[in-house]
Amino acid sequence: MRTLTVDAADLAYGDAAPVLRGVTAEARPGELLAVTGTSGAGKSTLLNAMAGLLVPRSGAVSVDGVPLVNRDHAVGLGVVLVPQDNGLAAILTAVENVAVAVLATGGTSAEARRYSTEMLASLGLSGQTDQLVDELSGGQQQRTAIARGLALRGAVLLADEVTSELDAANRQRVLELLRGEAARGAVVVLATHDPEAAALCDRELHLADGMASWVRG
Ligand SMILES: Nc1ncnc2c1ncn2[C@@H]1O[C@H](COP(=O)(O)OP(=O)(O)OP(=O)(O)O)[C@@H](O)[C@H]1O
Repeated sequence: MRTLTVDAADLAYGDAAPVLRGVTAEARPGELLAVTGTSGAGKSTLLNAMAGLLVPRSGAVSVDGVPLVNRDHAVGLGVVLVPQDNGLAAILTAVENVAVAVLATGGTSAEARRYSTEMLASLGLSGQTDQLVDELSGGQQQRTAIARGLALRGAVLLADEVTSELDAANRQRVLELLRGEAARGAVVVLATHDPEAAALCDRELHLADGMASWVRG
């Protein structure tokens, strides 16, 4: 069980002015944390920093007190990111996308087979396992990316707008699965501009005007 901490972090791209200033927040094992804000407020920027993809200009993002230095370091600490653009390999099938990710993070081929089949089934994609990503609908692709994230059984799961293309039933299913991840002790962070999804989370960190503040914390 790990804790994710953002400590006085200024998050910026290149030499540009920071997108977010002085962000301080903690995401605890067992809870769902919503990161909310309007389009462009910096939700993906914050999740990218939590994933080790963007190193803060000042301050730090740490897992159990260890500051993240890059994405590989974060992966080694069990930080899983489901990116907003899905990040799926278009030339692979749904099941291959999940299995390859399990293998790449040290899983055995038996685990890769089992987890990928189980997770795709839990997202209602048993009939799509052998379809190429390009042959899936937008919502099916989004669910495949979630299946891949869940199959990695991370200590931290960062989910960036993962319900944006889903109907109500699938959105509910995904939120229940994220709740299940928290129940097994993971830190779960959900970036969303969906107020109903945010309301189902335990706490909410709202981004506006380059600052983060607790709506419910
Ligand atoms: N790679 C990048 N290089 C430079 N600026 C960037 C980059 N990525 C994002 N930005 C800028 O950072 C700001 C915040 O973007 P971000 O994607 O974090 O917002 P968001 O809240 O996730 O938005 P949305 O809800 O539309 O996905 C925007 O002004 C955007 O132009």
